[in-house]
Amino acid sequence: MTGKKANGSCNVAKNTSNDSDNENRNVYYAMEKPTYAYDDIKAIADYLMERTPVRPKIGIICGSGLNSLADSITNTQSFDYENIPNFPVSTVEGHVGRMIFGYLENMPVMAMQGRFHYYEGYPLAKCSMPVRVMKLMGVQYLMATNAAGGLNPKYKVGDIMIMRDHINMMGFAGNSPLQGPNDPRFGPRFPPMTNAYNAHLISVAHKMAKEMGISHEVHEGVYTCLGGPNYETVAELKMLRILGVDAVGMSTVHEVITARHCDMTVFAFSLITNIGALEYDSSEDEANHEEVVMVGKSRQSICGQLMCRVIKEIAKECQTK
Ligand SMILES: O=P(O)(O)O[C@@H]1C[C@H](O)[C@@H](CO)O1
Ligand SMILES: Nc1nc2[nH]cnc2c(=O)[nH]1
Repeated sequence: MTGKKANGSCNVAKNTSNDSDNENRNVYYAMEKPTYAYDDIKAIADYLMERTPVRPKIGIICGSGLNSLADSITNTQSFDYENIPNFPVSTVEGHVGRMIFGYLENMPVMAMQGRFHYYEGYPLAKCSMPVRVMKLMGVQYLMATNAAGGLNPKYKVGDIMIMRDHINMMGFAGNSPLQGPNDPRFGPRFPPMTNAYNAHLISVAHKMAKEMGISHEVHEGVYTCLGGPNYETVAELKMLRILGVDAVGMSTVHEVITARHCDMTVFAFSLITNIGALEYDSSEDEANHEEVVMVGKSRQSICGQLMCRVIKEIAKECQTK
């Protein structure tokens, strides 16, 4: 693999592929927004596998202010995104920009401390490309978290919403991480999304929340991702609420679509960092990123504990299989 270009853009990997790969590659690079071909992603996975003995089964993505979810990982190796060839870089405050390998509850894991967002200028396929790196490294479970604005009137700042489903608003506008030629080595052209979020892991999370005594602040709901970076108008939030959205953010949906496309089991939750103002004279403060990161930091211990307990259950279940 050749070295990194500015802004994480893709270099063409050494040509070891067959004719149909080359045809695909030509289409990829002819696209207005170039994305990553299979070999480019494989090269990133190989680069990491040559440098860590960990063969992760679980991939974790830490949301805004939630970097310390990865702090409990033991026997770690970490890689700054800027040192991974052809990897994008994190540009958002509250996203460290580091990939960590190690063990959580005896499970081999890899964790992203920082993700990529559409508003940073990355196409959706690039935002979710690390999920495919995870897949090629052996990851079977994607555990994603995010910071989100609460729309369900029952939600309070600091609550957790386990994602039951999502509404892919960006997909309604014709924007998908799976746009462009489909590579069947990752998954089918038309993947279903009926059971995007694993029902068993959702029930495990509720059970864990009960054991932790936090059930009253843990909900289950529907998330949507908008492009950002601006927060929503009152009219937009009212519309989202009518559509059945419980929490709104700027990430995760494209990661989940990419993960389900390649048949990963998905568990995700949102930390409610602010309440969406549904009236112009609302007493709620206007949304701002400082508050989002601050609430993330103040709740990261609870979020981390919930995540660890769900992973512990997965570890137990893997042992008995
Ligand atoms: O990466 P996540 O989805 O946790 O971050 C949310 C969405 C924006 O990046 C940011 C807005 O404050 O928080
Ligand atoms: N779109 C959006 N993203 C968020 N991330 C954290 N809070 C919010 C919010 O209110 N809206």
